[in-house]
Amino acid sequence: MVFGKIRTLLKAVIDDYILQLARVNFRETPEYHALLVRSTRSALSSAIRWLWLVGVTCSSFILTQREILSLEGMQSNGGPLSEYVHRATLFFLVLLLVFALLSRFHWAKHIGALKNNMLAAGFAFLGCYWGLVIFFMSANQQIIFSMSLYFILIFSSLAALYVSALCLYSFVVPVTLLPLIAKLIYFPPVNVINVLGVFVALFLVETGRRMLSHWFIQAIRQEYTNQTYAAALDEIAHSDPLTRIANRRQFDGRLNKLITLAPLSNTPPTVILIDVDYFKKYNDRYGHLMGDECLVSVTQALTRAVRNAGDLVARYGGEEFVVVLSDVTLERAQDIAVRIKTEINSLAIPHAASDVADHVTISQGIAQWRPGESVEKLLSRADSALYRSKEQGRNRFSVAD
Ligand SMILES: Nc1nc2c(ncn2[C@@H]2O[C@H](COP(=O)(O)OP(=O)(O)OP(=O)(O)O)[C@@H](O)[C@H]2O)c(=O)[nH]1
Repeated sequence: MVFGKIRTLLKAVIDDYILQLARVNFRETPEYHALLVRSTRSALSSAIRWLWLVGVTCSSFILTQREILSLEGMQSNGGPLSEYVHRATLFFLVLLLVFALLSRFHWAKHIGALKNNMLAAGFAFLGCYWGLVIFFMSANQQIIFSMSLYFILIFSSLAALYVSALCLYSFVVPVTLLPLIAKLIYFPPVNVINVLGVFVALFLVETGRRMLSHWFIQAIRQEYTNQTYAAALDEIAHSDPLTRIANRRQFDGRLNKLITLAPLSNTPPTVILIDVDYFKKYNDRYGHLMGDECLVSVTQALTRAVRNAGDLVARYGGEEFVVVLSDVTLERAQDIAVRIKTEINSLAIPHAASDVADHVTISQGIAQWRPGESVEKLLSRADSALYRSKEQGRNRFSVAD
């Protein structure tokens, strides 16, 4: 009854106080889970480095305390058991140092990438080793050392492994139970204070793990939210709100990049400037909303006609579009211009006010970059070619001189 109430009270403290922030309205998507898994892996890799340091420090401490005691002329509570601990610790320390020297910590990354149950098995093995060391030390009456070592180990493992309850308890359980069981078998009875101390430690480990993993999850959620916002802002900054294709900014960026890389490529970048014929008349005749719909349909036709992943269709402004072709000859660019014209004509969007046809048509100007040419010059040549198409009767393309 009393225990039940205490349990309920403790649960309320943990759930409502420590975990209250977890109750935020958050939608867990597959991308969020992927980020969580990646972050957990990277946290475990860092944890392994930290546990390596704990292992080296504790082993050095065990070895030095014996030396200091003998230097001061005091006897450590020796005997064969102490000798076993000394040798095992020396062996363990050498192993840790060799590991680090051989691979300069790259092993931590590889170990961190192992499956969770493999990692847990490794930590269980480590837990058994330290459990035995603690048992041998306490059997040698080094009670203070063994208890200190026990607390250092479980709280270090908490700080390192809180991201994975499985890994944490694979270490904490053997490190806790092994000395108690061994003591019960070889030197009964077990001291009640020891058992109580272990319970206190385990209680703190579990509450600490919940609190830390809560903050870890919160940090990952925050990171995911930031990434989502950043991607949304990037989308807004680089795309046209009406047609959803690249805007002028993205086009400028892509063209500049292609021109910078042009000396490394066999074929320089080519631009096709596209203008919807008599679009002012279209708007006047059918209204601005229909004009918007027309632009969206033209965009879809353009993206159907331009198929290479490296190419870009962008809204240049108003009823003007631009296509950047990254790796094509001038002849191939003209084939693509024919394809664009065919796609637009096959839309057959009625345009009763046009002087060219009974449907919406486009005019195009093609220009291929020349070594040393600026972006402005390239676009001005494409614009002149487009102007020529307009002059020669529209619904056609011209190639810049
Ligand atoms: N509906 C709509 N109209 C737009 C948009 N952006 C620009 N326009 C219109 O497009 C028209 C462009 O007109 P002009 O530059 O005279 O060109 P044009 O009528 O196509 O004539 P030519 O290019 O010589 O064939 C203007 O009436 C603009 O208002 C838009 O986002 N939506």
